[in-house]
Amino acid sequence: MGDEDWEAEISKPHMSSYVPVFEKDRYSSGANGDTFNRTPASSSDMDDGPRRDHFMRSGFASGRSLGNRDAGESNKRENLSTIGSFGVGKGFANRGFLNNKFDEGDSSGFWRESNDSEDNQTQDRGFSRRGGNELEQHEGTQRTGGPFGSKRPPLSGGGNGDTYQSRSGNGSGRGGYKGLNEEVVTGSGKKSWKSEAEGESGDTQGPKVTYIPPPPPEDEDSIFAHYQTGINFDKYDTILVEVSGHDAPPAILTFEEANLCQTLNNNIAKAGYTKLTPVQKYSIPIILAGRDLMACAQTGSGKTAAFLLPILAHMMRDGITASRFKELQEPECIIVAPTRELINQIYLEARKFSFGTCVRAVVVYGGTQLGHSIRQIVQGCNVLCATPGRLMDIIGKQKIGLKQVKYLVLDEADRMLDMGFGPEMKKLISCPGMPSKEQRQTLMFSATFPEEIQRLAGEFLKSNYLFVAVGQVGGACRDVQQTILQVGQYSKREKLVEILRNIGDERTMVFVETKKKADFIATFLCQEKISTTSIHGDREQREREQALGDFRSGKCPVLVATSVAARGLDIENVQHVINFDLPSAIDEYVHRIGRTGRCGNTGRAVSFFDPESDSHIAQPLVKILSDAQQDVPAWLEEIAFSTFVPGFSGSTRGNVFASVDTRKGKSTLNTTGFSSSQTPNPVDDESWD
Ligand SMILES: Nc1ncnc2c1ncn2[C@@H]1O[C@H](COP(=O)(O)OP(=O)(O)OP(=O)(O)O)[C@@H](O)[C@H]1O
Repeated sequence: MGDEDWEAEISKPHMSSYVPVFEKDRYSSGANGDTFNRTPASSSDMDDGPRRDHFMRSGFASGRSLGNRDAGESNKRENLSTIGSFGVGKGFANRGFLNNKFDEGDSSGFWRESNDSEDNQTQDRGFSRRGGNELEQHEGTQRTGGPFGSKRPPLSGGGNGDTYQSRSGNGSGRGGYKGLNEEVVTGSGKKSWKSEAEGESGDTQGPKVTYIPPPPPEDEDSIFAHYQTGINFDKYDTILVEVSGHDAPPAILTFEEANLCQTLNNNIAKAGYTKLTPVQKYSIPIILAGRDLMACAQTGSGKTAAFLLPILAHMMRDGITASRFKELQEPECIIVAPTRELINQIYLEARKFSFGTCVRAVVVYGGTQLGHSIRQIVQGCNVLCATPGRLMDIIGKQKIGLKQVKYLVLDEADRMLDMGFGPEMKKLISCPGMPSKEQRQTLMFSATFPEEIQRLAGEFLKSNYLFVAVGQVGGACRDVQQTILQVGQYSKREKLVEILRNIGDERTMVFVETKKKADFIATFLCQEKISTTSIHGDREQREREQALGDFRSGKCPVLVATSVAARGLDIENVQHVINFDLPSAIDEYVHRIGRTGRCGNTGRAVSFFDPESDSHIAQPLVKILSDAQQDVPAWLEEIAFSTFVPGFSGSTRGNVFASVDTRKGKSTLNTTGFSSSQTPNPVDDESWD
């Protein structure tokens, strides 16, 4: 395909005449007669990373359009791809390129990106043939100008004139903040931690971070703004709850029974909470009784308030001293979460519930100016909400003393304890001054808790901790209608556009596997006149927050995201989640689809299943679907039964899921740390922190 053909390709996508309708039966197993062909390509067709690279650079930077595919082109591309030289003659999405696009000069930068942890997966799926020398070579080139740097003009968005522009072309491939309190991916693909302090003192990791997030609105209406619970909110009461461990206090049935102080009760009322959710019914009395807790409840079911309310109640009862300016602050509570946007959200909840009290909550996270974080803290800090890297940096700078910590909360605890963040969490609990687990109260919350992680959690929790399981541990929220479509890699964009056109303006999150694909798909959708923004770890923090703001406000009803947005984010009116790429881990799937169907509202999730790359997830996916009483396509079952997944045994959840408190089973506690069998989170994104 000649270069000039690209433009036409973008503006005239090959759309199928089929217009999808969001009805369960229409999406199941192709029952509607719609055919979703398996990609007939050989395994080299999965080798889409470089094709994406190519597309992103030559397609957009040079104003060429997305190409549609044909078998002939595919074959040619495949032949080229077997040459083994990445970047040679490959384009995105099976379009096929006859000539070497990479000799155009700028190699743009996807080479270095693919070394990021998020892309490690992609490497598994096709980057593996890339030669180290090439990688180095292109890495070097990339740092001097990203693909979305000065070469590529902003692309027009949808009809409203939005623009989509990833990275702000600051010359840093990492969007300008990398190196500060961020994970640095080593050559082996393993993450290590880079001291933010080091970064800010001008080391080689990147330019100084200057971003100061705007303060949240201070008016009461904004503080207490909330969305309505949905029609299924009352159905929460029918979910079975299991509490394990000794001497669990009884659940409470109403907020009044919690006997909270008047100010807290007022705040609860202003937040629109009239009725407890199950995880709140059980967790609040447990925390009020001073017990350690591991709680697992479905996405969107109110876990944040389940820990915040009793902690604040304790603080009020203990007669907490009003926060005041001090160079060294000694917070009573530390809350950690894996992503910046999530910790900010938790902070806003803490601020809401502590409104009118002397408790001061503060949030600090990576990607923002360290000095700003410190200034927030020194003004007074009772509840510190932090991402792990920034927290460790602040502790290192001796702005935070840990002696007074009575409550340590790990939200998304399974993520906080996996190989990405686990070592950092271990460092935290062994920091000088941090009260031992016997002296503090440790609380862990998530919608998923793999067995292996539960065992690791023992190191953080008192041995008599209580385990609350609301419904099935690791199960998907039943308010989300799940549909799995068999869509080959090269039909995905078409299908996505079809679905989005049918959805109209309803808010939709589209998950993809890599940062560069997020850019690519977002740009592509903008070309299709679908107002889209994106969030991923290569965007500057300012851009991430802007993107989230535009999505929340409805300005951009489509948010293309990597796994950085999979957990915890509570955004009103997200009616659809589309897994353009399925994640490698089923837990990740559960979290992603949990961005919709929250708080008793209903939502829909559609996932593109490409048999070439997603077979490994077929078994756990079937299990998740059937547990949530969703239709399971026959073809998916077939794939599931014909695929061997180590550690997964169809009827029981093996070690992929934990259906119970692992202390009940025969599993032994591993106190030595991270066992060899523990798998790293395969969706290890990028700049989680
Ligand atoms: N008792 C309640 N009554 C009304 N709304 C509630 C109640 N509890 C929580 N909510 C609201 O429900 C939404 C989801 O809560 P939250 O974000 O805490 O869920 P979560 O369980 O932490 O989800 P995730 O697993 O995705 O992190 C929020 O908007 C929250 O304000």
